[in-house]
Amino acid sequence: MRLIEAAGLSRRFTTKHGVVDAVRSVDFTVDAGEIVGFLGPNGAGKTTTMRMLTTLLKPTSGSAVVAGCDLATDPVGVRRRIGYVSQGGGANPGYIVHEEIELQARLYGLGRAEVARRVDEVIAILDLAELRDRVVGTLSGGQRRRLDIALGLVHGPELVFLDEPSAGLDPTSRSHLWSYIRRLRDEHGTTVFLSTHYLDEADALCDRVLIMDAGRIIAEDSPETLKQRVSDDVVIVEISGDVEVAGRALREEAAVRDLTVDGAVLRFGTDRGDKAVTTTVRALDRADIEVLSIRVERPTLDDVFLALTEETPIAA
Ligand SMILES: Nc1ncnc2c1ncn2[C@@H]1O[C@H](COP(=O)(O)OP(=O)(O)OP(=O)(O)O)[C@@H](O)[C@H]1O
Repeated sequence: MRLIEAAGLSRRFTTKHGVVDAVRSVDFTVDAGEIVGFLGPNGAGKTTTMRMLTTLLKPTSGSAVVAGCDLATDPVGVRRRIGYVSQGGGANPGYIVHEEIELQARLYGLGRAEVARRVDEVIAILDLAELRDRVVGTLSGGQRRRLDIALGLVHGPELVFLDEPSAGLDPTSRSHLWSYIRRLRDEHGTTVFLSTHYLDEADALCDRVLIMDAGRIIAEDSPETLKQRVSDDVVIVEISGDVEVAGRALREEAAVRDLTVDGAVLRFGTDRGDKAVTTTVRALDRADIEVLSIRVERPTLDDVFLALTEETPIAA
């Protein structure tokens, strides 16, 4: 089932300095149960797209169906079915944690019993039980982010938009947050659409990423496929023995590309570095060459991002 279906979605801003085409005819879909990451340099149009999909901003043209409701004709239906956690979050620093969540639930028009049930549920999902009676303003950054997400989930949305969920968090809090987001999807079936500047976050968390640049989606695939598309795995092997002999033995292997030699270190590209380790060791063994060390360098999502976006001027 499709939870987002955007077609030709565009947004133009007209300012006194001129016209900015922030989002230019974007088409994409998100299926139920996916965690999809939205990446792109500053000013690419991610926030503008998210704001349109969450009904906070009207598209200039194009259309989208979000959680089964048409953005243009049923924005109230969209709002009821989605959660949106903005970058700053919306929690009131002077409130007690559980009161803030209850208030949010009441704002969605839930009845008394439903409010109590949902508050307990989101407190459990985001591990907030120990913080239940704390004043919001005293929470740490990571705890506060968990509360922000709880507020976005209290009405039980099937789709949640998270705008840079782990911005400003330390590595431990980020990795904890990732496990909460995974749990949301794995145990509660919530579909997650998140924007992030952390490529390791997209890699660790997302089934699929959309890369946006200058208002357009320039790539869309699983992190794994994008990495394979942008560059080979690189195998680096250090040997003891004759490098000429070693080089010849490796060149005979079909999967070895662009072999270079530097002292006793040979380096080559290949599709599947993990498989190449065994074939390399075997080939060198047959040639009576001792392998001192072997490692594989895999392209990262940073390599993908830079390769795809560096040629476009950043409109920050
Ligand atoms: N209200 C507005 N009025 C005029 N221009 C705007 C407005 N909102 C956004 N823009 C412009 O639209 C472009 C896209 O901005 P947007 O905030 O969507 O990018 P982004 O990808 O979310 O960037 P970041 O990663 O920095 O948050 C930018 O050039 C920005 O200056």
